[in-house]
Amino acid sequence: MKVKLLLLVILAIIRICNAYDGSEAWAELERIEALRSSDPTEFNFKIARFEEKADKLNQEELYFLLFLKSLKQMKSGQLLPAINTLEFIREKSSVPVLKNKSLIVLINIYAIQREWTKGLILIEELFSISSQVNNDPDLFERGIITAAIFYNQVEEFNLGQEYASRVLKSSNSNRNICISRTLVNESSIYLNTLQRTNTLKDTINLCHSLNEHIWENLNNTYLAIYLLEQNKYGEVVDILTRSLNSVEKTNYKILILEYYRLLAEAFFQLKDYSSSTSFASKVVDNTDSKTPLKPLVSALNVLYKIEKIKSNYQKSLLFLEKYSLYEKLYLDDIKARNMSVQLANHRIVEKNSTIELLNKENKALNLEQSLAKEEAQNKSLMIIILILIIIFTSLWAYRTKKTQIKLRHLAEFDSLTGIHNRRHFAKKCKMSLIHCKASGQAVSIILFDLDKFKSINDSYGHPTGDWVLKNIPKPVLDATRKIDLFGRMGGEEFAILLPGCELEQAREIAEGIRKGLMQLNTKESGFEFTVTASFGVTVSRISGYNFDTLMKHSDLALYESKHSGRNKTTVYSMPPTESNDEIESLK
Ligand SMILES: Nc1nc2c(ncn2[C@@H]2O[C@H](COP(=O)(O)OP(=O)(O)OP(=O)(O)O)[C@@H](O)[C@H]2O)c(=O)[nH]1
Repeated sequence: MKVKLLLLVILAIIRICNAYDGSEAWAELERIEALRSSDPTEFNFKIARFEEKADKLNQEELYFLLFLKSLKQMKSGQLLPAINTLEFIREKSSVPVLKNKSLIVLINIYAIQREWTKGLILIEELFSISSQVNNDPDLFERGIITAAIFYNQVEEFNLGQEYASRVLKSSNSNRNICISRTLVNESSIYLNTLQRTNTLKDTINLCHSLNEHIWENLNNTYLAIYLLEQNKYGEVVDILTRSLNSVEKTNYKILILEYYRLLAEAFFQLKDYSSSTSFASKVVDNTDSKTPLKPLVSALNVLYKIEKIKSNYQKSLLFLEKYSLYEKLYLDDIKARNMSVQLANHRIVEKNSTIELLNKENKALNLEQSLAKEEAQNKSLMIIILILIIIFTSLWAYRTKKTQIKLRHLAEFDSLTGIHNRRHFAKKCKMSLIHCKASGQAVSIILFDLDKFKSINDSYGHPTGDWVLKNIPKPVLDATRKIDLFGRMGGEEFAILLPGCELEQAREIAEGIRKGLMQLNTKESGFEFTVTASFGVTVSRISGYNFDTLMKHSDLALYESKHSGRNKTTVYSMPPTESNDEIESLK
């Protein structure tokens, strides 16, 4: 049974594993994913090929394919369909790796869309499941880096720096180190905590050696900002113009605009207004709804100052107006980011407190349930105890009753023959006599005594005598009626009370018993001999309803039987007073 269960568990585990990361299809999807930056054409081609066999994929593999499609959509600028797909995977997938990847891409899209609140909330979610991808350090670090980028974008530079530093402490990936150092540098520049330019230069060299040119050049912009503050305008121009060509080739507009605006600023300070105007104009021309406002504001400011210097007041005023307008928009955007952070924090706190509340409610519910369970257990225990008490009481009552019955039996019946003993027989007879007297019924009594019983004992032993005594009831009960009372008076003497029985019938019964006793087969005792008894009979018509008198008269008749040769029945007849006295004296 246990082995069967173990096999089932193993099978279930194998099936779950096959459901995603162990399968061939999953591995192939991972290979396609790796192509997304290095070979976008092959990436798109392979996705299309894979879609043809979508009906053979299991659910999680299908979600992975959808994820790759969303990357493709994102690259082609179809952000809304990409968001819908990723949100679907985020909700439905039960594979942490896939959920994590979807969240990372979603956060990036929300950053592009300036949906700061949504992005921040997803960061919280990403962190809550990040421990489940611990075994994939690169993905784990990418999650933290995504958060750091996002925090720098909403100008929460302290948080950005904290998360990027966290990656730096543990990462073994040079690429992740290049990115994290860049993020730390960015936050240091805006927090004014950068100590030395070497920090920036080291990062530039590292990213350069890894061919991570976007990250390398982002560091160039931070170095330029730093040098601008140091009034080292010539150096700024040198550094930026050296790499401008390669930056322009990246098509990464955010970086390109930052380059232009910094060059415009540096040339302005160097009083090369022509170059400055050229770069500032490039910023203005290339700015659109998706690019940040900061380079535009900076470029408009430069243009305004140049036109003013050139005494082109009309143009200068025009740039000033534009500058004021975009500066306001930029400040509003910063305010919006701050508000988003606060809102997201508020929502997270609210969510956490709701969870806490739910947990508390859950705890209360659990407590209630365990109390109810305990109560039910107590009730069951009480019922069991009650049942046990009832069983033991019943058992005790039954045993007491049994003992009572036994004791009563011992007190009322003769242990050897099983019939009434003398005392109980007398009691029963007295009750019967009262009833018969009241109802005017005749009552007869038979008294008999075994003949020469002593010689049986003497000849065959006491046990044989006992055997005879034990066998007396059968012939008696055969000859009497159910209502008749039978008792052992002591030794080998027995009596029978016959309610509603006249003398003649009683005599006949006595004769029946006598003959029955003679028929007793004594072979069973081990000896062969004849059992006889002498009988005395009287009736209430002659002796009255007094038990003692009836016994006395039947005894006299019995005595007569013994006296006249034994093994006979004598009916008591009222003798003349003298004869009576004579019999008494004989006794
Ligand atoms: N085995 C046995 N013997 C008993 C029991 N009770 C009394 N006896 C014996 O019964 C005998 C009665 O003897 P007796 O009174 O002399 O009378 P009997 O020998 O029957 O002679 P008759 O009555 O004159 O015929 C005695 O020997 C008693 O010991 C008993 O329970 N078991």
